[in-house]
Amino acid sequence: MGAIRVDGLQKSYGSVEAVAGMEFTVERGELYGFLGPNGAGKTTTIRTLTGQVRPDAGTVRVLETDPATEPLETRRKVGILPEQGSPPSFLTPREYLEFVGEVRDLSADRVADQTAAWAERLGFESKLETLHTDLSRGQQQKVMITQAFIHEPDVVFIDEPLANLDPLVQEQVKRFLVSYAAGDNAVFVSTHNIDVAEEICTRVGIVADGQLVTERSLDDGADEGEGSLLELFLERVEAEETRDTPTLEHLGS
Ligand SMILES: Nc1ncnc2c1ncn2[C@@H]1O[C@H](COP(=O)(O)OP(=O)(O)OP(=O)(O)O)[C@@H](O)[C@H]1O
Repeated sequence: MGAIRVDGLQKSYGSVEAVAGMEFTVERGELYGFLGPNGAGKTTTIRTLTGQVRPDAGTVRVLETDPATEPLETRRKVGILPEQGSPPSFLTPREYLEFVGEVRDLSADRVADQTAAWAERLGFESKLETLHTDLSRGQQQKVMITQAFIHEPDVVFIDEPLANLDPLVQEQVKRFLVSYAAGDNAVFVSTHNIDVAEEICTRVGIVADGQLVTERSLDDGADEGEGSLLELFLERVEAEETRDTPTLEHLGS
C-alpha cells in the first residue's frame, strides 16, 4: 500500500500530451527524486497528485485519498512546496505562518513553536516581522519550506527544494529532508539537480515525454557497479528523444 500511487495517469492540455501513461509508487520512508528534462510532465504530475489538476485518465492515490475527487481531503494531509511559489508580498513570515496554521487546524501555541524552530533552523529569526516584499528570494524560500512542513505531514511534495538557498542552508535542508523521510514519511522531490538527488534520495524516477522511463534505487550500495545517475539520465532521456525525433526516413524522403 504505497503512500503515493500513480497508475496509467494521462493529462493533455489541448493537443499537448503533458502526461502519457505515468506509473509509479512511493512508500513511506522514501525520499523519492523525480527527474526529467524541461516539459517532461513533472509539474503536471505533482499538480494532479495535489488536487490542482484533474487527470484525463488513470488513477492517483495519496495516503488512500483520491486527489481528483477529494482535493481538500488530500491537501489537508500533505505538505506542498510549489514550483516558484512565494509567500504573499503584503504579509510578514509570522502573519503568513499563522494563517497557514489556521488553515491546517493547528493551535496557536503549536504554530508559534514551529515558527520559532524553523526560523532558527533556517536562520530567518530577524525577518519574522518584515514584509515578504522586502525579503530576498532565498529568505522567501525559507518561509515556503516552513509552510510545507509546519503541520508535520506524512507526505510532502517539493519542487526544487534548494532553489535560491545559500550553500550552508542547502546542507541543512538536505539533512532535514533525509531525516524527515526516514521518520516513516514520504518525501517527493522534483528537481533538475541530479547531484543532489544522487546524494539524498533513496530512489529516483526518470521522466521523459510524460512517462516514467526508468527508476533506480540509491539506498546504500544499491548502485555499486552501475554508472552515475547523470549517465543514466542522459542515456534514458536521449533514447526517448531519439525515438520521438522524426528522421528523414519517417518524413518519407
Ligand atoms: N496549463 C498548461 N497549458 C498548456 N500546456 C501546458 C500547461 N501546463 C503544462 N503544459 C505543457 O505540458 C508539458 C509538461 O509540462 P510540465 O510543466 O508538467 O513539465 P515539467 O517536467 O514540470 O517541466 P519543467 O522541468 O520545465 O518545469 C509541457 O509541454 C508544457 O508546455
